[in-house]
Amino acid sequence: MTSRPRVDSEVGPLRTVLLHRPGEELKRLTPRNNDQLLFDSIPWVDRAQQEHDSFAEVLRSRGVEVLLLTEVLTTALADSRAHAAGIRAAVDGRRLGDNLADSLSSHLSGVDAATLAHVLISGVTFEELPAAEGASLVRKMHHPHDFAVDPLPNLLFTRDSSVWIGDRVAISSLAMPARRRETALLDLIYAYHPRFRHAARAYGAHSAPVEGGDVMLLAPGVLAVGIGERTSPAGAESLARSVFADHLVHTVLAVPIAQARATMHLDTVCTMVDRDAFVMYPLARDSLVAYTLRPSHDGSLRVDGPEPFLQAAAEAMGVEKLRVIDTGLDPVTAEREQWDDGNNTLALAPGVVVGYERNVETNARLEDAGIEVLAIAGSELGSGRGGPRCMSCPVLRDSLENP
Ligand SMILES: NC(=O)NCCC[C@H](N)C(=O)O
Repeated sequence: MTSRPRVDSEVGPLRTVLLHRPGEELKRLTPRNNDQLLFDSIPWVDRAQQEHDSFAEVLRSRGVEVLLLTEVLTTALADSRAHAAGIRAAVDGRRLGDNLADSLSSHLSGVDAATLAHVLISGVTFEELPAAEGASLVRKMHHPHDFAVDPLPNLLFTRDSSVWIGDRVAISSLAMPARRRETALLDLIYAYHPRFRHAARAYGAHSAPVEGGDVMLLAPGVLAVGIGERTSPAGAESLARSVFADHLVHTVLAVPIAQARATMHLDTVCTMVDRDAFVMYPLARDSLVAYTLRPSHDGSLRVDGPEPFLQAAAEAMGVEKLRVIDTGLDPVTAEREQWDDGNNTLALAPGVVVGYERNVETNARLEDAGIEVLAIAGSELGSGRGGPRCMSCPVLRDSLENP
């Protein structure tokens, strides 16, 4: 029997994870659209798939069950209600006009679950639309390569679109237009896949922006939420209210981060590598602060701080002192490796992480500090600016409290 999903820390032994093997959607990226679609260059897709297969294999070799998003989405879409909802979420009458929207919807309602999953992920260009009766101004005026349904190349970063907090799943409220439709797919998976059908929800996709890369379960009961380019103060506050109301955590640390592409999420500047240790961008070490949010007895929020992040985190976690492993000695190496996701590790257990092999200095420093680094290739995967933590959504971790 499979265990119910549950995650209450960053480093508890990882049992089940949701990944997305990149596919045709990456082939939609061109020099004209890559900025808008949030990629920094055009990935070599076959190599990206090989790198991703190796990543998944490393996880499996350590006993982690890997769920692949396309497969779980296809299973969910076998339910006719999910099938219909998936079409509704993808076909936008404001973009296509009523006639084209109707003909695309009716075409998609006749395709099988696997084909629909492919369409929902890879998108549809105007030239790929099924032939329809009569003239369409919309079809005539769009370039054949324009998207009638946008592709979702950032689905690769499953960390951001949903996050498990305790036994509840929060579907993120994604900030960037290029990613918003991802949540519709996650919503279908968690509502209709037999494995998740009974999962209770935390937060909600229609609330203020919160992205999973900003959400870190530092320890059971302690959540850190980065606030920057993607997660807004209102998002952090409403996530805090939601998790307090559900008694999922006792403390939320709201952590401001620079509003820049290089630091789009909290997990771009630090991730946990052990129960009491972070790998951290050196500039963040002394500058990160945190506001501490706790529930008051009257149901309102108490907000204290700001104080240094490491101090606030140690106190909330009940740890005397947190260990910090810098990413690189000199500022230039540190900056280069931060950009290449050196700080973005995925913990498989306390003291065991997956990291990109290219971050040589960072990985050496982690090893020196006694952390086992399972190095993976990511030259192509990294073109979307995300590392192993970004590319993984833990669904089940063993509790740290009862090893
Ligand atoms: N947690 C993360 O830092 N995720 C990386 C997301 C990269 C993606 N291209 C984005 O810009 O949203």
